[in-house]
Amino acid sequence: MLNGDNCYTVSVSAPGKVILHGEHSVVYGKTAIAVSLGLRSSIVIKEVKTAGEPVVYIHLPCVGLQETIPLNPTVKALFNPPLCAGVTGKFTWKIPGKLDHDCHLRKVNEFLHMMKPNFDELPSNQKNSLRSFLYMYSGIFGSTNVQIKSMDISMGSELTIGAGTGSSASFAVCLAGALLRLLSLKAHPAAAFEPPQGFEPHEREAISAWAYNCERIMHGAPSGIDNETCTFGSVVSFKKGSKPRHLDLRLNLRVLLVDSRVSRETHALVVKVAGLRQRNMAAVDHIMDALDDVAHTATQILEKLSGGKCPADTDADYQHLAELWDMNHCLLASLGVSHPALETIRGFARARSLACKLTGAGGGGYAMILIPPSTPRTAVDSLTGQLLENGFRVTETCVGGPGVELEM
Ligand SMILES: Nc1ncnc2c1ncn2[C@@H]1O[C@H](COP(=O)(O)OP(=O)(O)OP(=O)(O)O)[C@@H](O)[C@H]1O
Ligand SMILES: C[C@@](O)(CCO)CC(=O)[O-]
Repeated sequence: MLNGDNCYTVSVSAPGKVILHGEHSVVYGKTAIAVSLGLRSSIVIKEVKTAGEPVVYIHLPCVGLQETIPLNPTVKALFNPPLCAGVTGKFTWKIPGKLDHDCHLRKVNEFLHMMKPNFDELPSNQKNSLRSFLYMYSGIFGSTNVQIKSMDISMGSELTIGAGTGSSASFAVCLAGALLRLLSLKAHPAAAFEPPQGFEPHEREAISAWAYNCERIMHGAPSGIDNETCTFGSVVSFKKGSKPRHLDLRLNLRVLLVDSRVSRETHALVVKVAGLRQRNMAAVDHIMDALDDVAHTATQILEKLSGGKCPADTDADYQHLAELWDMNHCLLASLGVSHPALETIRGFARARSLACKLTGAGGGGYAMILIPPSTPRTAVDSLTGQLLENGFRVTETCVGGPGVELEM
């Protein structure tokens, strides 16, 4: 959108993600399936007129951050980012995978320390958000000739941060989507007078790749499944050592996302499973194989469900999927990664014949309850009431919906 002051406004949203199948077994080379979550983050970037030097105003209430960044020093320190060693030519925003990530990130860190001498004392979520913004802004705009202006950036999210529902990827995808669209509008001003178009597949590829670089800032060596799921939505299948594969399914599975309110550490749970395997190699490997089969069969059912089958088949498919969710949970429990709180949640769901599984690392965190379309509203309401009475947090939402979207 272009206003009378020749300033653009861009609004973008992106979903979070949950793991549907393949937790823990993915560590041992099996397939994992992630789906987009109905809870989304959103961003509004507005170019604004300012009297003095150009600045970026950043409002990130989810991490309690409000910051003003001067643009002239940013341009001087961070524009024209370097290419990876051995790659010739000039870096452009179209090839984020060829950016010398470590070198660019080091410059971003140096700049932040210079601009904010107390940078090290900030909470790590604020540090990561600031690093990510500067990294991406300078990476994308720093390889072009478009004229930069002051901007006001606001970001919100329905996701809980640090809970395994992909808030960092959702944040990074929103940021990349909005910056790339702003760049495209500024580079092709005539497009601002045409009806806004959603993101094209090639734009999504670039968004996901920039978000992946951001995920590297937050997580070191991520698999890429989160940025891919938050960008493309729907279902993403992943195996260690290969690129995540987006399955273009039209799904809208209703779920109750239940927060057990038990905090857990992913790393400790992964270590626990490794110990169990060390002592019981053959048995644990059979469980991993079973988890792999569950992931593959569930994918086939999701493919059927997305094909718009007749209602009778849909019921049978949901029943089969529910059976697989239960089996998946019990296999994970046999690896020692459930928790009494998760079992309580499952008990409440099973009393209403609904399937429930942990999602993510387990040991606490979230459980998901599948709500097939035929489930009576009263059953969902009474289950929600019981979960809330017992101190759990409950969100009714969908999985498998759209990825990054331009908000009109
Ligand atoms: N709405 C937001 N505003 C600003 N920063 C955000 C926002 N959402 C996420 N972040 C950034 O992402 C980081 C969260 O990453 P972290 O990996 O800990 O959690 P997660 O992505 O929710 O979990 P997981 O990766 O296990 O799914 C925060 O520390 C913050 O830097
Ligand atoms: C438990 C695990 O499989 C998923 C955690 O969300 C760990 C991992 O894949 O890194």
